[in-house]
Amino acid sequence: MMMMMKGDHLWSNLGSTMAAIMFTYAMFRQYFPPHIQDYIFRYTKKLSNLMYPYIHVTFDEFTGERMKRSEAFTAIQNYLKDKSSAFAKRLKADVVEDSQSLVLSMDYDEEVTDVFDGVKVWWAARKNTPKTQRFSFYPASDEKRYYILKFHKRDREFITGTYLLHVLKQGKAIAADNRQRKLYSNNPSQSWSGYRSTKWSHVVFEHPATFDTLAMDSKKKEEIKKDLVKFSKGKEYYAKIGKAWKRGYLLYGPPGTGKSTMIAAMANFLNYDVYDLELTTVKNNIELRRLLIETSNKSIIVIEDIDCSLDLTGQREKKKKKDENEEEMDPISKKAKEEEKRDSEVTLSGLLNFIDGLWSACGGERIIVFTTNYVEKLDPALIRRGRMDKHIEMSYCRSEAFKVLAKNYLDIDSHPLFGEIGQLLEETNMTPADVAENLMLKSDDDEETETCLKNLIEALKEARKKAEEEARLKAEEEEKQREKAEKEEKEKEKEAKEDNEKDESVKEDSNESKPVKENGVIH
Ligand SMILES: Nc1ncnc2c1ncn2[C@@H]1O[C@H](COP(=O)(O)OP(=O)(O)OP(=O)(O)O)[C@@H](O)[C@H]1O
Ligand SMILES: [Mg+2]
Repeated sequence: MMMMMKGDHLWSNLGSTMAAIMFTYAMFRQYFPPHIQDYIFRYTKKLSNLMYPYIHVTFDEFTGERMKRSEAFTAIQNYLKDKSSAFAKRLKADVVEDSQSLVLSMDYDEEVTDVFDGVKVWWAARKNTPKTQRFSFYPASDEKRYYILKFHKRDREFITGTYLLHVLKQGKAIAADNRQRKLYSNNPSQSWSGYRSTKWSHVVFEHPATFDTLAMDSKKKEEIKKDLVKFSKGKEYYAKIGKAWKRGYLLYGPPGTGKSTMIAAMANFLNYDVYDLELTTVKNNIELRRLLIETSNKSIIVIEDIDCSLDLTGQREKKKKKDENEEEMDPISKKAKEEEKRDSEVTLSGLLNFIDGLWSACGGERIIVFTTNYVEKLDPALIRRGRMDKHIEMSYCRSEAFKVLAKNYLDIDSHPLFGEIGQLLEETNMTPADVAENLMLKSDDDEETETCLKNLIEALKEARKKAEEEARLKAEEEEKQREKAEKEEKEKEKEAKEDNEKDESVKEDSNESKPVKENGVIH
């Protein structure tokens, strides 16, 4: 492909011809009545169309009723990046999001030409600034940026078919190569209005966790990696089986076992963005749906601590009963209760729709991850297979996981103390977070490594002692409860027996005093 600069003779000649036509038309307006002017205007336009054989296509930055950022605009921007920095005369420089490097792109009103398969096209960057000046904290927010593509009308079919597809594909590939992944979090809906407002804010995602640094059973780890690869390459497969291209993971386990770390490792492994959805700030199901629509492909949508996020657990029935009591409340408390409820009205069915409703299939390649510390508290409907395709238990650190942590933190593969530590870890429940805490080196000293391991052994022994003590206390408490229950049972039995005996004696007494009728004579 060959690139050339603007300044074609033909192009500038046509420009002057157009200006001449416009001037003549202005003259005619002065001397001819309106119906003649109309007639002349129509024919001048036809004539200029005949003389101007180029077609213009505009690509706006924001499109649609919702003013979504156009994918085509972004792809074109990426496609033109290299060409602009090599050929445009006026460039503008932007700092990319990591604040480390400068990116050059063509300035507004600048043009570059592109030749593809022998066909020449012209690209121009433009912006419209509204004429009415109004005060705004964000002065640039009303600017409308767009690209214009110009090509000869004889190439129409080639451009609209082959060339534009090539630009979009190339632009997306360039974006994927230079892509900085993002961590999005949802904005409260009060800030959703206005031109170019966004429902999600983002920062650059730079979490260092990978599957290599994740401490867990290696078989389990490989299985998850395989599952992720299968998913990311599964476009055709999902289309074939007629399912939306998405997958649900449920990560459960005690705090500090690596659920959030696992999500970061997944995102790094697949090169996906992360959408951290804070459900408690989502007011209702409609807002939830809008948020999902705004997420992009190749992303992981995360809802952490799903059990705490909302009343989505198996407690709904109880809640219903409680709500029925509201009927009896006085009007002021009822209103206060309603206000409280309005804070978040996302329901379980709203969330299920979010996961596998019809519209969840708009766009693909999305992974949905829920995390919880209490899997047993969740409503079975939320986590049934097919909805949450894979349930992954993140558990306490055992000897294999410890080796990964030792490699990460101390840079060692083996040590004479590993045996003892492994043994203790099998007998004690300690989270990887707590183990890692003990492996933090305070200096680069070689002896420091041994000190760390010894400290860990002490901590493990301490934890084991504590656990044994807790188990003993628990057993004692249970024994006490059992004895108490037994005593109560015995007392109940005794009382029942006494009551029975009393009843019997009352019956006997009443039988004795009852008059007996014999041969019609009452004795
Ligand atoms: N399996 C693990 N592998 C490597 N590091 C881990 C692992 N688990 C925990 N850690 C370390 O402990 C810290 C806390 O872990 P993380 O936040 O992933 O736990 P979590 O399970 O998400 O906890 P919570 O339930 O409280 O959200 C991490 O920063 C990480 O350094
Ligand atoms: Mg977490």
